[in-house]
Amino acid sequence: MPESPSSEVRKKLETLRNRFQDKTIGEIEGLVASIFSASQHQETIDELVAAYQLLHRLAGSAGTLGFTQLGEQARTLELAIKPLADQVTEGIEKHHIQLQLKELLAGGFDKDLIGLRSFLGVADPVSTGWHKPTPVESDNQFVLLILDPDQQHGHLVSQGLALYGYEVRSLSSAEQWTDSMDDVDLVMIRDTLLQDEGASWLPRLHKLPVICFSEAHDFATRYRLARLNVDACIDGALDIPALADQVEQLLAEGVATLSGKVMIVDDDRELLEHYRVVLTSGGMQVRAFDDPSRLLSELAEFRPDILLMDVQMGQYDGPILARMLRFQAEWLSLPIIFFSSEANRDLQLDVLARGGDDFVTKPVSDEFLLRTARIRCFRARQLDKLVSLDSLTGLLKHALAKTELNREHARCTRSGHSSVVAMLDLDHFKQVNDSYGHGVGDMVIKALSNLLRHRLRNTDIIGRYGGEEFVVVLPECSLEKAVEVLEALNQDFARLVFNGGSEEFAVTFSAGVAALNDYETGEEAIDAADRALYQRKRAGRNGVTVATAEHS
Ligand SMILES: Nc1nc2c(ncn2[C@@H]2O[C@H](COP(=O)(O)OP(=O)(O)OP(=O)(O)O)[C@@H](O)[C@H]2O)c(=O)[nH]1
Repeated sequence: MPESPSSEVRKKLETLRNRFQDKTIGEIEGLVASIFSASQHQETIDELVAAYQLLHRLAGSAGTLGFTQLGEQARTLELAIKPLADQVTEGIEKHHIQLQLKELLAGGFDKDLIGLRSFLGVADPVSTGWHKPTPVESDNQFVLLILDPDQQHGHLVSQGLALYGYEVRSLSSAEQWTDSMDDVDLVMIRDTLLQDEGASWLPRLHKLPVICFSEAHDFATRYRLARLNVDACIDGALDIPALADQVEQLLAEGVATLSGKVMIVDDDRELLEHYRVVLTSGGMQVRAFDDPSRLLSELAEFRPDILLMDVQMGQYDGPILARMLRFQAEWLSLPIIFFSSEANRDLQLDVLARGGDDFVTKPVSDEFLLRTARIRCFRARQLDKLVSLDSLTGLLKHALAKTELNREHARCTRSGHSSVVAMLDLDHFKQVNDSYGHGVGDMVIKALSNLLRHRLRNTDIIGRYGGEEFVVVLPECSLEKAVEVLEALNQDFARLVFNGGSEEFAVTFSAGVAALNDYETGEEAIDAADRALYQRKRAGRNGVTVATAEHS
Protein backbone atom coordinates (compact mmCIF):
# COMPACT_ATOMS: atom_id res chain seq x y z
CA MET A 1 0.00 0.00 0.00
CA PRO A 2 1.43 3.45 -0.80
CA GLU A 3 2.39 5.52 2.23
CA SER A 4 0.18 8.45 3.21
CA PRO A 5 1.83 11.87 2.86
CA SER A 6 1.64 12.34 6.65
CA SER A 7 3.50 9.12 7.37
CA GLU A 8 6.18 10.10 4.88
CA VAL A 9 6.62 13.43 6.70
CA ARG A 10 6.69 11.58 10.02
CA LYS A 11 9.45 9.29 8.73
CA LYS A 12 11.55 12.22 7.58
CA LEU A 13 11.15 13.98 10.93
CA GLU A 14 12.10 10.78 12.77
CA THR A 15 15.22 10.35 10.66
CA LEU A 16 16.25 13.91 11.51
CA ARG A 17 15.65 13.25 15.19
CA ASN A 18 17.86 10.18 15.10
CA ARG A 19 20.61 12.15 13.41
CA PHE A 20 20.33 14.87 16.04
CA GLN A 21 20.46 12.25 18.81
CA ASP A 22 23.60 10.61 17.42
CA LYS A 23 25.36 13.92 17.02
CA THR A 24 24.30 15.29 20.39
CA ILE A 25 25.50 12.25 22.38
CA GLY A 26 29.05 13.06 21.31
CA GLU A 27 28.59 16.78 21.90
CA ILE A 28 27.33 16.26 25.45
CA GLU A 29 30.25 13.94 26.23
CA GLY A 30 32.64 16.62 25.02
CA LEU A 31 30.79 19.27 27.02
CA VAL A 32 30.97 17.32 30.28
CA ALA A 33 34.67 16.59 29.73
CA SER A 34 35.55 20.20 28.98
CA ILE A 35 33.70 21.64 31.98
CA PHE A 36 35.26 19.16 34.40
CA SER A 37 38.64 19.77 32.81
CA ALA A 38 38.21 23.53 33.22
CA SER A 39 37.47 22.99 36.90
CA GLN A 40 40.74 21.09 37.26
CA HIS A 41 43.07 22.87 34.84
CA GLN A 42 43.06 26.64 34.72
CA GLU A 43 44.63 26.66 31.26
CA THR A 44 41.46 25.14 29.75
CA ILE A 45 39.11 27.64 31.41
CA ASP A 46 38.52 29.35 28.04
CA GLU A 47 36.53 26.29 26.97
CA LEU A 48 33.69 27.56 29.12
CA VAL A 49 32.78 29.91 26.30
CA ALA A 50 32.31 27.06 23.82
CA ALA A 51 30.47 25.06 26.50
CA TYR A 52 28.08 27.96 27.04
CA GLN A 53 27.53 28.33 23.27
CA LEU A 54 26.74 24.65 22.91
CA LEU A 55 24.22 24.77 25.77
CA HIS A 56 22.66 27.88 24.23
CA ARG A 57 22.32 26.14 20.88
CA LEU A 58 20.85 23.00 22.46
CA ALA A 59 18.39 25.13 24.43
CA GLY A 60 17.09 26.47 21.12
CA SER A 61 17.26 23.45 18.84
CA ALA A 62 16.45 20.43 21.06
CA GLY A 63 12.83 21.48 21.63
CA THR A 64 12.22 22.15 17.95
CA LEU A 65 13.56 18.69 17.10
CA GLY A 66 11.31 17.00 19.65
CA PHE A 67 13.46 16.90 22.80
CA THR A 68 11.63 19.46 24.91
CA GLN A 69 13.04 18.30 28.25
CA LEU A 70 16.59 18.31 26.95
CA GLY A 71 16.05 21.85 25.68
CA GLU A 72 14.68 23.03 29.01
CA GLN A 73 17.49 21.43 30.98
CA ALA A 74 20.07 22.89 28.59
CA ARG A 75 18.48 26.31 29.13
CA THR A 76 18.85 25.95 32.95
CA LEU A 77 22.50 24.94 32.63
CA GLU A 78 23.14 27.67 30.07
CA LEU A 79 21.88 30.36 32.42
CA ALA A 80 23.97 28.97 35.27
CA ILE A 81 27.19 28.97 33.31
CA LYS A 82 26.69 32.21 31.42
CA PRO A 83 28.18 34.50 34.11
CA LEU A 84 31.39 32.43 34.04
CA ALA A 85 31.60 32.43 30.23
CA ASP A 86 31.09 36.21 30.30
CA GLN A 87 33.97 36.57 32.76
CA VAL A 88 36.22 34.54 30.46
CA THR A 89 35.34 36.90 27.60
CA GLU A 90 35.98 39.92 29.80
CA GLY A 91 39.44 38.53 30.71
CA ILE A 92 38.76 38.13 34.44
CA GLU A 93 41.47 36.25 36.30
CA LYS A 94 41.28 32.51 35.53
CA HIS A 95 41.84 31.35 39.07
CA HIS A 96 38.88 33.40 40.21
CA ILE A 97 36.60 31.89 37.55
CA GLN A 98 37.82 28.40 38.37
CA LEU A 99 36.87 28.81 42.04
CA GLN A 100 33.35 29.84 41.05
CA LEU A 101 33.11 26.89 38.69
CA LYS A 102 34.11 24.45 41.43
CA GLU A 103 31.50 25.97 43.68
CA LEU A 104 28.88 25.65 40.96
CA LEU A 105 29.71 21.99 40.35
CA ALA A 106 29.65 21.20 44.05
CA GLY A 107 26.20 22.79 44.30
CA GLY A 108 24.60 20.12 42.08
CA PHE A 109 25.55 21.42 38.63
CA ASP A 110 27.82 18.36 38.24
CA LYS A 111 24.90 15.91 38.50
CA ASP A 112 22.70 18.00 36.21
CA LEU A 113 25.49 18.12 33.66
CA ILE A 114 26.07 14.37 33.71
CA GLY A 115 22.32 13.77 33.68
CA LEU A 116 21.87 15.88 30.55
CA ARG A 117 22.48 12.91 28.28
CA SER A 118 19.59 10.95 29.78
CA PHE A 119 17.15 13.53 28.35
CA LEU A 120 18.12 12.40 24.87
CA GLY A 121 16.09 9.28 25.62
CA VAL A 122 12.94 11.34 26.30
CA ALA A 123 11.52 12.44 22.98
CA ASP A 124 8.09 13.99 22.43
CA PRO A 125 5.81 11.96 20.18
CA VAL A 126 6.24 12.98 16.54
CA SER A 127 3.07 14.82 15.64
CA THR A 128 2.06 15.55 12.10
CA GLY A 129 -1.38 16.87 13.04
CA TRP A 130 -0.50 20.16 11.37
CA HIS A 131 0.24 18.46 8.09
CA LYS A 132 -2.27 18.67 5.30
CA PRO A 133 -1.37 17.20 1.94
CA THR A 134 -0.50 19.87 -0.60
CA PRO A 135 -3.48 20.41 -2.85
CA VAL A 136 -2.93 19.53 -6.44
CA GLU A 137 -2.94 22.73 -8.48
CA SER A 138 -5.81 22.51 -10.89
CA ASP A 139 -6.22 24.94 -13.73
CA ASN A 140 -8.45 27.34 -11.79
CA GLN A 141 -11.01 24.57 -11.26
CA PHE A 142 -12.27 25.09 -7.73
CA VAL A 143 -14.98 22.88 -6.25
CA LEU A 144 -17.76 24.66 -4.36
CA LEU A 145 -20.30 22.87 -2.19
CA ILE A 146 -23.77 24.31 -1.55
CA LEU A 147 -25.71 22.98 1.44
CA ASP A 148 -29.19 24.41 1.24
CA PRO A 149 -32.55 22.82 2.11
CA ASP A 150 -34.12 25.31 -0.30
CA GLN A 151 -33.30 23.26 -3.38
CA GLN A 152 -34.47 25.87 -5.83
CA HIS A 153 -32.18 28.49 -4.33
CA GLY A 154 -29.32 25.97 -4.31
CA HIS A 155 -29.97 25.20 -7.96
CA LEU A 156 -29.99 28.86 -9.02
CA VAL A 157 -26.77 29.54 -7.10
CA SER A 158 -25.17 26.50 -8.75
CA GLN A 159 -26.17 27.62 -12.19
CA GLY A 160 -24.99 31.18 -11.62
CA LEU A 161 -21.60 30.21 -10.21
CA ALA A 162 -21.03 27.55 -12.87
CA LEU A 163 -20.88 30.41 -15.39
CA TYR A 164 -17.70 31.57 -13.67
CA GLY A 165 -16.04 28.23 -14.29
CA TYR A 166 -16.46 26.75 -10.80
CA GLU A 167 -17.42 23.15 -10.32
CA VAL A 168 -20.48 23.40 -8.09
CA ARG A 169 -22.14 20.61 -6.09
CA SER A 170 -25.42 21.14 -4.36
CA LEU A 171 -26.91 19.10 -1.47
CA SER A 172 -30.13 19.74 0.36
CA SER A 173 -28.91 18.38 3.70
CA ALA A 174 -25.53 18.39 5.39
CA GLU A 175 -25.82 14.69 6.26
CA GLN A 176 -25.29 13.92 2.58
CA TRP A 177 -21.87 15.57 2.82
CA THR A 178 -19.66 12.49 3.01
CA ASP A 179 -15.93 12.07 3.58
CA SER A 180 -15.54 11.17 -0.08
CA MET A 181 -16.12 14.85 -0.95
CA ASP A 182 -12.76 15.90 0.40
CA ASP A 183 -11.87 17.85 -2.74
CA VAL A 184 -14.22 20.70 -1.79
CA ASP A 185 -12.50 24.12 -1.69
CA LEU A 186 -15.32 26.23 -0.25
CA VAL A 187 -18.71 25.66 1.37
CA MET A 188 -21.87 27.76 1.13
CA ILE A 189 -24.38 26.85 3.78
CA ARG A 190 -27.88 27.95 4.83
CA ASP A 191 -27.88 29.24 8.44
CA THR A 192 -30.66 26.88 9.55
CA LEU A 193 -28.28 23.95 9.01
CA LEU A 194 -25.92 25.43 11.56
CA GLN A 195 -28.39 25.21 14.41
CA ASP A 196 -27.27 21.81 15.65
CA GLU A 197 -23.83 22.62 17.01
CA GLY A 198 -23.17 18.97 17.82
CA ALA A 199 -23.54 17.80 14.19
CA SER A 200 -20.87 15.28 13.28
CA TRP A 201 -19.98 17.01 9.99
CA LEU A 202 -19.45 20.42 11.60
CA PRO A 203 -15.68 19.99 12.20
CA ARG A 204 -15.21 19.79 8.40
CA LEU A 205 -16.13 23.44 8.20
CA HIS A 206 -13.08 24.38 10.26
CA LYS A 207 -10.74 23.55 7.42
CA LEU A 208 -12.59 25.41 4.66
CA PRO A 209 -13.72 28.92 3.81
CA VAL A 210 -17.43 29.15 4.63
CA ILE A 211 -20.10 31.49 3.30
CA CYS A 212 -23.43 31.45 5.10
CA PHE A 213 -26.79 32.34 3.53
CA SER A 214 -28.52 34.18 6.32
CA GLU A 215 -31.12 36.87 6.61
CA ALA A 216 -30.52 37.31 10.34
CA HIS A 217 -28.69 40.51 11.14
CA ASP A 218 -28.93 40.48 14.93
CA PHE A 219 -25.74 40.51 16.95
CA ALA A 220 -26.29 37.16 18.71
CA THR A 221 -26.82 35.21 15.46
CA ARG A 222 -23.90 36.87 13.68
CA TYR A 223 -21.64 36.21 16.66
CA ARG A 224 -22.68 32.56 16.74
CA LEU A 225 -21.99 32.18 13.00
CA ALA A 226 -18.55 33.75 13.39
CA ARG A 227 -17.84 31.34 16.25
CA LEU A 228 -18.79 28.45 13.96
CA ASN A 229 -16.06 29.51 11.56
CA VAL A 230 -18.24 31.28 9.01
CA ASP A 231 -16.13 33.72 6.98
CA ALA A 232 -18.84 35.69 5.24
CA CYS A 233 -22.59 36.17 5.40
CA ILE A 234 -24.70 36.79 2.34
CA ASP A 235 -28.40 37.34 2.41
CA GLY A 236 -30.52 34.78 0.61
CA ALA A 237 -31.53 37.26 -2.13
CA LEU A 238 -29.86 36.03 -5.25
CA ASP A 239 -27.05 38.33 -6.31
CA ILE A 240 -24.71 36.00 -8.16
CA PRO A 241 -22.04 38.58 -9.08
CA ALA A 242 -21.79 39.68 -5.41
CA LEU A 243 -21.63 36.06 -4.28
CA ALA A 244 -19.01 35.22 -6.94
CA ASP A 245 -16.96 38.14 -5.72
CA GLN A 246 -17.04 36.87 -2.14
CA VAL A 247 -16.13 33.36 -3.28
CA GLU A 248 -13.26 34.76 -5.31
CA GLN A 249 -11.85 36.71 -2.37
CA LEU A 250 -11.98 33.77 0.04
CA LEU A 251 -10.40 31.36 -2.44
CA ALA A 252 -7.67 33.84 -3.31
CA GLU A 253 -6.68 34.09 0.37
CA GLY A 254 -6.44 30.32 0.66
CA VAL A 255 -4.28 29.93 -2.42
CA ALA A 256 -1.98 32.76 -1.43
CA THR A 257 -1.35 31.34 2.01
CA LEU A 258 -0.56 27.94 0.63
CA SER A 259 1.91 28.84 -2.00
CA GLY A 260 4.40 31.13 -0.28
CA LYS A 261 8.13 31.11 -0.99
CA VAL A 262 10.33 30.91 2.08
CA MET A 263 14.11 31.21 2.32
CA ILE A 264 15.81 29.90 5.46
CA VAL A 265 19.39 30.45 6.57
CA ASP A 266 20.66 28.63 9.66
CA ASP A 267 24.05 27.10 10.35
CA ASP A 268 22.53 24.24 12.35
CA ARG A 269 22.01 21.63 9.67
CA GLU A 270 19.57 19.39 11.54
CA LEU A 271 17.38 22.37 12.35
CA LEU A 272 17.61 23.66 8.81
CA GLU A 273 16.55 20.30 7.44
CA HIS A 274 13.75 20.07 9.98
CA TYR A 275 12.38 23.49 8.98
CA ARG A 276 12.61 22.49 5.34
CA VAL A 277 10.64 19.26 5.85
CA VAL A 278 7.91 21.03 7.86
CA LEU A 279 7.46 23.95 5.47
CA THR A 280 7.72 21.89 2.28
CA SER A 281 5.16 19.39 3.50
CA GLY A 282 2.93 22.33 4.41
CA GLY A 283 2.84 23.22 0.72
CA MET A 284 5.42 26.02 0.70
CA GLN A 285 8.33 26.43 -1.66
CA VAL A 286 11.51 26.43 0.37
CA ARG A 287 15.15 27.32 -0.29
CA ALA A 288 17.31 26.46 2.75
CA PHE A 289 21.08 26.74 3.15
CA ASP A 290 23.61 26.97 5.96
CA ASP A 291 26.20 29.31 4.47
CA PRO A 292 25.17 32.98 4.90
CA SER A 293 27.74 34.13 2.33
CA ARG A 294 25.43 32.70 -0.37
CA LEU A 295 22.60 34.97 0.76
CA LEU A 296 22.69 37.58 -2.02
CA SER A 297 22.99 35.17 -4.92
CA GLU A 298 20.31 32.84 -3.51
CA LEU A 299 17.94 35.77 -2.96
CA ALA A 300 18.38 37.06 -6.48
CA GLU A 301 17.67 33.62 -7.90
CA PHE A 302 14.84 32.43 -5.64
CA ARG A 303 13.09 35.76 -4.85
CA PRO A 304 11.33 34.61 -1.67
CA ASP A 305 8.29 36.19 -0.03
CA ILE A 306 10.00 36.04 3.35
CA LEU A 307 13.42 35.30 4.82
CA LEU A 308 13.83 33.30 8.03
CA MET A 309 17.28 33.57 9.56
CA ASP A 310 19.15 32.54 12.69
CA VAL A 311 20.56 35.38 14.77
CA GLN A 312 24.03 33.94 15.24
CA MET A 313 25.60 31.86 12.49
CA GLY A 314 29.29 31.18 13.14
CA GLN A 315 31.23 34.26 12.09
CA TYR A 316 28.08 35.93 10.73
CA ASP A 317 25.60 37.97 12.68
CA GLY A 318 22.00 37.80 11.37
CA PRO A 319 21.04 41.43 12.13
CA ILE A 320 24.18 42.68 10.36
CA LEU A 321 23.22 40.59 7.33
CA ALA A 322 19.73 42.13 7.50
CA ARG A 323 21.17 45.60 7.53
CA MET A 324 23.41 44.69 4.60
CA LEU A 325 20.40 43.46 2.60
CA ARG A 326 18.62 46.76 3.18
CA PHE A 327 21.47 48.47 1.21
CA GLN A 328 19.72 47.16 -1.90
CA ALA A 329 16.38 48.78 -2.73
CA GLU A 330 14.95 45.50 -4.01
CA TRP A 331 15.26 43.88 -0.56
CA LEU A 332 14.04 46.87 1.42
CA SER A 333 10.57 45.46 1.90
CA LEU A 334 11.55 41.78 2.23
CA PRO A 335 10.20 40.59 5.62
CA ILE A 336 13.07 39.17 7.69
CA ILE A 337 12.16 37.01 10.67
CA PHE A 338 14.78 35.89 13.14
CA PHE A 339 14.94 32.60 14.98
CA SER A 340 16.54 33.07 18.31
CA SER A 341 17.00 31.34 21.64
CA GLU A 342 17.27 34.83 23.07
CA ALA A 343 14.30 35.47 25.36
CA ASN A 344 15.56 38.89 26.42
CA ARG A 345 13.09 41.44 25.00
CA ASP A 346 15.64 44.28 25.01
CA LEU A 347 18.05 42.31 22.89
CA GLN A 348 15.21 41.31 20.58
CA LEU A 349 14.17 44.92 20.15
CA ASP A 350 17.75 45.81 19.38
CA VAL A 351 17.81 43.21 16.61
CA LEU A 352 14.52 44.53 15.21
CA ALA A 353 15.89 48.05 15.22
CA ARG A 354 18.77 46.81 13.06
CA GLY A 355 16.65 45.65 10.12
CA GLY A 356 14.62 42.62 11.24
CA ASP A 357 10.84 42.48 11.17
CA ASP A 358 9.99 39.90 13.77
CA PHE A 359 11.26 37.30 16.17
CA VAL A 360 10.44 33.66 16.63
CA THR A 361 11.80 32.37 19.91
CA LYS A 362 13.31 28.89 19.75
CA PRO A 363 12.22 26.20 20.35
CA VAL A 364 9.52 26.62 17.75
CA SER A 365 6.76 24.06 17.25
CA ASP A 366 6.16 22.74 13.74
CA GLU A 367 2.65 24.10 13.62
CA PHE A 368 3.75 27.53 14.82
CA LEU A 369 6.54 27.63 12.24
CA LEU A 370 4.18 26.74 9.42
CA ARG A 371 1.49 29.19 10.49
CA THR A 372 3.92 32.04 11.01
CA ALA A 373 5.48 31.45 7.61
CA ARG A 374 2.07 31.24 5.91
CA ILE A 375 0.70 34.38 7.50
CA ARG A 376 3.87 36.31 6.71
CA CYS A 377 3.92 35.13 3.10
CA PHE A 378 0.29 36.04 2.70
CA ARG A 379 0.88 39.57 4.03
CA ALA A 380 3.96 40.00 1.86
CA ARG A 381 2.01 38.96 -1.22
CA GLN A 382 -0.84 41.26 -0.35
CA LEU A 383 1.54 44.19 -0.15
CA ASP A 384 3.11 43.20 -3.42
CA LYS A 385 -0.31 43.04 -5.03
CA LEU A 386 -1.14 46.52 -3.81
CA VAL A 387 1.72 47.77 -5.91
CA SER A 388 1.14 45.75 -9.07
CA LEU A 389 -2.55 44.86 -9.11
CA ASP A 390 -5.60 46.99 -9.66
CA SER A 391 -7.39 47.42 -6.35
CA LEU A 392 -10.95 46.98 -7.62
CA THR A 393 -10.47 43.88 -9.73
CA GLY A 394 -7.19 42.30 -8.60
CA LEU A 395 -6.10 42.23 -12.26
CA LEU A 396 -2.78 43.57 -13.52
CA LYS A 397 -2.56 47.33 -13.72
CA HIS A 398 -2.19 49.00 -17.11
CA ALA A 399 1.63 49.31 -17.10
CA LEU A 400 2.28 45.79 -15.89
CA ALA A 401 -0.23 44.33 -18.37
CA LYS A 402 1.65 46.12 -21.17
CA THR A 403 4.99 44.79 -19.95
CA GLU A 404 3.59 41.25 -19.92
CA LEU A 405 2.08 41.75 -23.37
CA ASN A 406 5.45 42.86 -24.77
CA ARG A 407 7.14 39.92 -23.11
CA GLU A 408 4.70 37.50 -24.75
CA HIS A 409 5.17 39.29 -28.07
CA ALA A 410 8.91 38.70 -27.83
CA ARG A 411 8.37 35.09 -26.79
CA CYS A 412 5.99 34.19 -29.61
CA THR A 413 8.05 35.89 -32.31
CA ARG A 414 11.14 34.05 -31.08
CA SER A 415 9.58 30.59 -30.75
CA GLY A 416 7.04 30.83 -33.59
CA HIS A 417 3.97 29.79 -31.57
CA SER A 418 0.84 31.84 -32.11
CA SER A 419 -0.56 34.09 -29.38
CA VAL A 420 -3.48 36.47 -29.26
CA VAL A 421 -4.30 39.82 -27.70
CA ALA A 422 -7.84 41.01 -27.08
CA MET A 423 -9.30 44.30 -25.88
CA LEU A 424 -12.66 44.14 -24.09
CA ASP A 425 -14.95 47.04 -23.22
CA LEU A 426 -18.29 47.04 -21.39
CA ASP A 427 -21.20 48.29 -23.51
CA HIS A 428 -23.16 51.40 -22.56
CA PHE A 429 -21.48 51.39 -19.22
CA LYS A 430 -22.16 55.04 -18.61
CA GLN A 431 -25.87 54.16 -18.51
CA VAL A 432 -25.22 51.51 -15.84
CA ASN A 433 -23.53 54.08 -13.61
CA ASP A 434 -26.15 56.71 -14.33
CA SER A 435 -29.09 54.38 -13.68
CA TYR A 436 -27.88 52.31 -10.73
CA GLY A 437 -24.98 54.22 -9.23
CA HIS A 438 -21.21 53.92 -9.31
CA GLY A 439 -21.17 51.13 -6.66
CA VAL A 440 -23.31 48.85 -8.83
CA GLY A 441 -21.13 49.81 -11.81
CA ASP A 442 -18.08 48.65 -9.83
CA MET A 443 -19.76 45.32 -9.18
CA VAL A 444 -20.26 44.83 -12.93
CA ILE A 445 -16.56 45.55 -13.54
CA LYS A 446 -15.63 43.05 -10.84
CA ALA A 447 -18.01 40.45 -12.26
CA LEU A 448 -16.35 40.61 -15.66
CA SER A 449 -12.88 40.39 -14.13
CA ASN A 450 -13.86 37.40 -11.98
CA LEU A 451 -15.35 35.69 -15.00
CA LEU A 452 -12.19 36.27 -17.02
CA ARG A 453 -9.94 35.05 -14.21
CA HIS A 454 -11.86 31.86 -13.72
CA ARG A 455 -12.56 30.95 -17.28
CA LEU A 456 -9.18 31.73 -18.77
CA ARG A 457 -6.05 29.68 -18.13
CA ASN A 458 -3.56 30.40 -15.34
CA THR A 459 -1.03 31.25 -17.98
CA ASP A 460 -3.23 33.87 -19.68
CA ILE A 461 -2.54 37.51 -18.88
CA ILE A 462 -5.48 39.66 -17.83
CA GLY A 463 -5.21 43.37 -17.13
CA ARG A 464 -7.54 46.25 -16.39
CA TYR A 465 -6.48 48.62 -19.10
CA GLY A 466 -8.72 51.54 -18.25
CA GLY A 467 -11.98 52.19 -16.38
CA GLU A 468 -14.23 49.64 -18.09
CA GLU A 469 -11.68 48.35 -20.56
CA PHE A 470 -9.70 45.11 -20.21
CA VAL A 471 -6.75 43.56 -22.02
CA VAL A 472 -6.30 39.82 -22.34
CA VAL A 473 -3.27 38.01 -23.75
CA LEU A 474 -3.67 34.34 -24.64
CA PRO A 475 -0.23 32.78 -25.15
CA GLU A 476 0.09 29.72 -27.36
CA CYS A 477 -3.44 30.05 -28.68
CA SER A 478 -4.71 30.27 -32.25
CA LEU A 479 -6.87 33.17 -33.39
CA GLU A 480 -9.80 30.77 -34.01
CA LYS A 481 -9.56 29.30 -30.53
CA ALA A 482 -9.34 32.76 -28.98
CA VAL A 483 -12.48 33.87 -30.80
CA GLU A 484 -14.30 30.72 -29.67
CA VAL A 485 -13.29 31.31 -26.01
CA LEU A 486 -14.19 35.00 -26.10
CA GLU A 487 -17.54 34.38 -27.76
CA ALA A 488 -18.45 31.85 -25.06
CA LEU A 489 -17.44 34.38 -22.39
CA ASN A 490 -19.43 37.05 -24.17
CA GLN A 491 -22.57 34.93 -24.12
CA ASP A 492 -22.17 33.84 -20.51
CA PHE A 493 -21.48 37.36 -19.29
CA ALA A 494 -24.65 38.56 -20.96
CA ARG A 495 -26.57 35.94 -18.98
CA LEU A 496 -25.46 37.31 -15.60
CA VAL A 497 -28.23 39.11 -13.80
CA PHE A 498 -27.22 42.18 -11.79
CA ASN A 499 -29.14 43.61 -8.92
CA GLY A 500 -29.84 47.30 -9.49
CA GLY A 501 -31.90 47.85 -6.34
CA SER A 502 -35.42 48.19 -7.67
CA GLU A 503 -34.75 46.22 -10.85
CA GLU A 504 -32.50 43.59 -12.33
CA PHE A 505 -30.45 44.16 -15.44
CA ALA A 506 -27.82 42.59 -17.69
CA VAL A 507 -24.72 44.02 -19.37
CA THR A 508 -22.78 42.99 -22.46
CA PHE A 509 -19.27 43.60 -23.67
CA SER A 510 -17.55 44.08 -27.02
CA ALA A 511 -14.15 42.68 -27.91
CA GLY A 512 -11.52 43.21 -30.57
CA VAL A 513 -8.95 40.46 -31.20
CA ALA A 514 -5.59 40.43 -32.97
CA ALA A 515 -2.90 37.79 -33.55
CA LEU A 516 0.25 39.01 -31.76
CA ASN A 517 2.51 37.39 -34.34
CA ASP A 518 1.03 39.49 -37.13
CA TYR A 519 2.55 42.69 -35.75
CA GLU A 520 6.07 44.06 -35.38
CA THR A 521 5.52 45.11 -31.77
CA GLY A 522 3.13 44.42 -28.91
CA GLU A 523 2.05 48.05 -29.15
CA GLU A 524 0.95 47.64 -32.77
CA ALA A 525 -0.97 44.46 -31.96
CA ILE A 526 -2.83 46.16 -29.15
CA ASP A 527 -3.70 49.12 -31.40
CA ALA A 528 -5.08 46.66 -33.96
CA ALA A 529 -7.19 44.91 -31.30
CA ASP A 530 -8.42 48.32 -30.17
CA ARG A 531 -9.45 49.28 -33.72
CA ALA A 532 -11.31 45.96 -34.04
CA LEU A 533 -13.06 46.69 -30.75
CA TYR A 534 -14.34 50.02 -32.07
CA GLN A 535 -15.47 48.39 -35.30
CA ARG A 536 -17.50 46.08 -33.08
CA LYS A 537 -18.94 49.01 -31.14
CA ARG A 538 -19.99 50.68 -34.40
CA ALA A 539 -21.50 47.44 -35.66
CA GLY A 540 -23.86 47.20 -32.70
CA ARG A 541 -21.68 46.04 -29.76
CA ASN A 542 -22.08 42.73 -27.81
CA GLY A 543 -19.70 40.49 -29.76
CA VAL A 544 -16.18 39.75 -30.92
CA THR A 545 -14.46 41.26 -33.98
CA VAL A 546 -11.14 40.08 -35.40
CA ALA A 547 -8.59 42.65 -36.59
CA THR A 548 -7.57 42.46 -40.20
CA ALA A 549 -3.82 41.89 -40.11
CA GLU A 550 -1.74 44.49 -41.91
CA HIS A 551 1.51 42.51 -41.95
CA SER A 552 0.47 38.94 -42.59
N1 LIG B 1 -18.47 52.35 -11.75
C1 LIG B 1 -17.36 52.64 -12.40
N2 LIG B 1 -17.45 53.31 -13.58
C2 LIG B 1 -16.32 53.58 -14.25
C3 LIG B 1 -15.07 53.21 -13.76
N3 LIG B 1 -14.15 53.63 -14.66
C4 LIG B 1 -14.79 54.23 -15.66
N4 LIG B 1 -16.13 54.22 -15.43
C5 LIG B 1 -17.20 54.79 -16.21
O1 LIG B 1 -17.35 54.07 -17.41
C6 LIG B 1 -18.09 54.91 -18.32
C7 LIG B 1 -17.54 54.74 -19.70
O2 LIG B 1 -18.40 55.46 -20.56
P1 LIG B 1 -18.13 55.67 -22.09
O3 LIG B 1 -16.66 55.69 -22.36
O4 LIG B 1 -18.93 56.87 -22.49
O5 LIG B 1 -18.65 54.40 -22.78
P2 LIG B 1 -19.95 53.52 -22.63
O6 LIG B 1 -21.07 54.23 -21.93
O7 LIG B 1 -19.53 52.22 -22.04
O8 LIG B 1 -20.39 53.30 -24.10
P3 LIG B 1 -19.72 52.38 -25.20
O9 LIG B 1 -18.32 52.03 -24.79
O10 LIG B 1 -19.77 53.18 -26.44
O11 LIG B 1 -20.58 51.17 -25.29
C8 LIG B 1 -17.97 56.34 -17.78
O12 LIG B 1 -19.23 56.73 -17.28
C9 LIG B 1 -16.97 56.21 -16.65
O13 LIG B 1 -17.26 57.10 -15.58
C10 LIG B 1 -15.02 52.54 -12.52
O14 LIG B 1 -13.95 52.16 -11.99
N5 LIG B 1 -16.19 52.27 -11.88
